[in-house]
Amino acid sequence: MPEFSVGDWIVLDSSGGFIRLLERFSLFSRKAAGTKVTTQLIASNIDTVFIVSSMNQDFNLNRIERYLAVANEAGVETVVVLTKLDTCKHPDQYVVQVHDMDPFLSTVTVNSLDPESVCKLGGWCIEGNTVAFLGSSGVGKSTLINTLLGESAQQTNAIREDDAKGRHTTTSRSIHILPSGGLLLDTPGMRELQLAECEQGIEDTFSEITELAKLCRFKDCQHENEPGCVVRSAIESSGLDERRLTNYLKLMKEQELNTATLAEKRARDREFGRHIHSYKKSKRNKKG
Ligand SMILES: Nc1nc2c(ncn2[C@@H]2O[C@H](COP(=O)(O)OP(=O)(O)OP(=O)(O)O)[C@@H](O)[C@H]2O)c(=O)[nH]1
Ligand SMILES: [Zn+2]
Repeated sequence: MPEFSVGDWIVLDSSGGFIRLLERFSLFSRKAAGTKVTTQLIASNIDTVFIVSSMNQDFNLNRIERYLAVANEAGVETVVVLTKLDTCKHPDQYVVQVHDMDPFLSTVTVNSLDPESVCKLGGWCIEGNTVAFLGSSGVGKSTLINTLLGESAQQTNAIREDDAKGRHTTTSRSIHILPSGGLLLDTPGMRELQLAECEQGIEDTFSEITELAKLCRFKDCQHENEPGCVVRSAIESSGLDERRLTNYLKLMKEQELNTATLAEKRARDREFGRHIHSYKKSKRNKKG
């Protein structure tokens, strides 16, 4: 039996027996540390990730870029959802910042409490599309999910309460079916994603830096004080945002460190395994 993840599609026979797991087209995973370092599956088959951020003092471009890197690594579509529109005096000021960061990124402003406002996300919440949420605590992910679910959220509860046998759990806690037929995926693991083995995702998120870096004189240019650094000169001459470069370098370093730590852990575990193996073997030999 394969290892399953939230979001997996499986084929069952007519009596509910497992036949096979359908190939995943996107996957969020985490390298789990423990006695055995393995990959922990978090969510699969997500089409779109809503990167949720509120338009107040919590708004942070660096954090949005971090979530973008994770989502891009998983190969999913991204939408920046800016919440708390009702309490924000100058929403444009936030939209412009996201737009300046990446003009191709879809950005939507909403009041998560208002169904009419949340309708703006309807284009992604359609049958055949699975949407997941990334964003720090308090930005309004749960509120957004409840508003998107609307009546059907209450209906689900009512059915459960009425059912003495408690068998009507058609939706799991992590997956919600929208009236439109779209799926919302909200698993706690998504909220604690760390940056490891995420180099490609970071490169995709900062593609303008990655492109410029190819032109630096040294292949391993760190874009600090090296001569012939095209990235540095772009900050001075063509308006590349220094914040972008700083965050790019920071996220790269973080993912390298985490990846290295994982590799070390794996090596240590392998070493430990070998010790145990040879210990057992020597014990067997003594007995024999
Ligand atoms: N005025 C206003 N309040 C909002 C909006 N979105 C969320 N809130 C409020 O912000 C608070 C936090 O919202 P949650 O939906 O619990 O946030 P969350 O992102 O799910 O937080 P975690 O569960 O900790 O990850 C709640 O009191 C919401 O009612 C919005 O668009 N406008
Ligand atoms: Zn350089």
